[in-house]
Amino acid sequence: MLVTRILPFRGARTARLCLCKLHDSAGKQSGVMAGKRGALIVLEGVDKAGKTTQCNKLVQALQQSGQSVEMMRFPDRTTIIGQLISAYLEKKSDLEDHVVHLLFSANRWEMVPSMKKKLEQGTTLVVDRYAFSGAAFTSAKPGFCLDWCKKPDVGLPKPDLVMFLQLSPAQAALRGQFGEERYEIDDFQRTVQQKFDQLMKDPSVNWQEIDASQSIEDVHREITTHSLNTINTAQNLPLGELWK
Ligand SMILES: Nc1ncnc2c1ncn2[C@@H]1O[C@H](COP(=O)(O)OP(=O)(O)OP(=O)(O)O)[C@@H](O)[C@H]1O
Ligand SMILES: Cc1cn([C@H]2C[C@H](O)[C@@H](COP(=O)(O)O)O2)c(=O)[nH]c1=O
Repeated sequence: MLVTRILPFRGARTARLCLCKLHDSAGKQSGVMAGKRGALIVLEGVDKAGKTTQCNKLVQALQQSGQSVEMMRFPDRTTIIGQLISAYLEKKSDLEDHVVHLLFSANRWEMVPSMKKKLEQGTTLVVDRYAFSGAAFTSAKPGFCLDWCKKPDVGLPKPDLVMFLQLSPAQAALRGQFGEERYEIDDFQRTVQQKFDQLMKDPSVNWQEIDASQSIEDVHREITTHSLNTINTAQNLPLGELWK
């Protein structure tokens, strides 16, 4: 038997209603949420470009405007996989380069069920780094090509918007605490930037370049405008699959 019920969405200023088909008596999933979905918004850039600062400000601004929104970051260092990655980045352990690349990807895949659920429920996700960092950083290492590095992340939920915080590695290196973690080395960051430049040529991804050398408030204003536009357009579109 198909049951149809009206459920309120959480977090929205104006109570929104969602027609939701539930499970039939045999427990088989019989339909999907028919409400408006949240947007998947990603911030990328070289180390210290200002991603975390801007993710936090964006989440706060969207919450204040009545949106249901949550922040995520990759790597997510709280999981078992994330702890392996964190120890590697902090130079407390060594891992073979292919292995750590696959761990970064696994750290994204382990979050996919909860990401999809939140997006379906109408929550917008603001994500600090995603598969683009995965491909750019590993392919900056000798012996790795961009194509191979993208493969493990093919099929991840596709971001509706990827904002690339453009800041020269030289300027980024002057910002707080640069140099503490494994990849925070000038030459390496320059190669990472070149790999990001290659990734940004892909028209299947909705890239927006943001001048991250502006003041924190000016960057924030630009990012908020792009995000609000994307939230509006994404709500009626199906969630895509990355690099497919
Ligand atoms: N527009 C800006 N102008 C000047 N300083 C900034 C700007 N944005 C961020 N910062 C400062 O730069 C430093 C790095 O910022 P933040 O942690 O947001 O960068 P990030 O890109 O998330 O870094 P990471 O790559 O380490 O995750 C912080 O000290 C922050 O206050
Ligand atoms: C997601 C991801 C990240 N990296 C690199 C990029 C940074 O050097 C660190 C993460 O630092 P943060 O301050 O926690 O943002 O890891 C990577 O190599 N591969 C990835 O997939």
